Amino acid sequence: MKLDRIQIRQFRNLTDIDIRPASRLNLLLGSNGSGKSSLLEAIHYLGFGRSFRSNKHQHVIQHECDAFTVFCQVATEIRSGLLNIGYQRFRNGDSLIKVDGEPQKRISDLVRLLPIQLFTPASVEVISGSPGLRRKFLDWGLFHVEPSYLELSLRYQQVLKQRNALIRQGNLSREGHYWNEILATAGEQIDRLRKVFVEALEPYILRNLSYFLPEFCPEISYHSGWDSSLTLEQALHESKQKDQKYGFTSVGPHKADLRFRIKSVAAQELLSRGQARMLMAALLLAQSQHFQDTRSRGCVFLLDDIGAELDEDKRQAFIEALLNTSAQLFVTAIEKGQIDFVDNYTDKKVFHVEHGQVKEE
Ligand SMILES: Nc1ncnc2c1ncn2[C@@H]1O[C@H](COP(=O)(O)OP(=O)(O)OP(=O)(O)O)[C@@H](O)[C@H]1O
Repeated sequence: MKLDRIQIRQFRNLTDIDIRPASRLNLLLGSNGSGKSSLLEAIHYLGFGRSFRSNKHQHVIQHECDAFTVFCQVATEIRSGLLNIGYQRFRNGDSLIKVDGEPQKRISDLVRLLPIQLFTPASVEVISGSPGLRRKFLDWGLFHVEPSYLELSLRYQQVLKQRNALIRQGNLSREGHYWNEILATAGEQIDRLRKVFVEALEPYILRNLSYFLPEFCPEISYHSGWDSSLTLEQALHESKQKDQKYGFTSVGPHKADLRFRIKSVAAQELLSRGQARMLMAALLLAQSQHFQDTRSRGCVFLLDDIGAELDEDKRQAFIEALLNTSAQLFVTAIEKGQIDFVDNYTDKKVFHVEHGQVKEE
């Protein structure tokens, strides 16, 4: 997949942008506050329906404006010709998604068309932060490679909500059996898909780590979110009292985790911040490689502030490995010196970002 043309209106300090990116490597150069990350953030909206810097849509709409718009023309492997994709978000919370002029009901309709990945200074939180971030990492891959995964997750979330409502109403003992059974069926399916996915992803991660973090060999393990000696239905039954005490369902795939251990110690306890970044780079690269191999599609990869994130040799290796997957890259840096090695690449464009204006070199 390649973004062939990107138009952005009234998004942070980007008033009216219209660029035609290169199909492989795009460098966005500019000083602090010029609008580089905002450009990535606007593209990110198409692949996730949200920002990676703010959870309030209103904050990214340009001051004094009612809405922002991101429009792009996409060359995709899933059909011939260019796909026209538009996303508009209004200050009152409404949004409008259009694919080839047709309004779409769900953001997932858009997300499925645009596999977008992101590496920013905050990505390292996937390693050091809560299990929810690691589940999101896994779910990105599953959503894009396993067609049934979205519906399954939505079903699970719905039933989970029902069970939690029963807990709060004090009705779990009376009606719990029925909901436990449905929740367990969906939950076990999610668990199976995740286990297969982790097993498939692991060789890619380990191969990348042998370069990015050769001094360590982390063990990777997926934890289902309940006692592995029990079925989920049994675990739900056994957790009844605890769930009633705390007011929510304490076992299930919504409590799963992907753990990285080095010499039996949690990786986040042992790795420096720079090393954790390497681990994160290896993980994201693995997602792109696995996605490419299983779906024969490349993704759009956004790399924000690459200079601050990785040493020069790792920066180069990361970008090279991503380009080997046929991903289209958008890389921001304050100055060209941070990524001088890109002079060797041919299919690239350099864009200068200054006070919200973007000019191709
Ligand atoms: N809603 C908004 N409306 C207008 N301008 C905004 C809005 N939100 C942020 N800005 C401005 O837009 C600019 C966004 O800069 P951005 O974060 O994209 O910079 P950057 O080039 O990535 O810088 P850095 O290298 O410091 O990360 C900033 O100058 C910020 O003050």
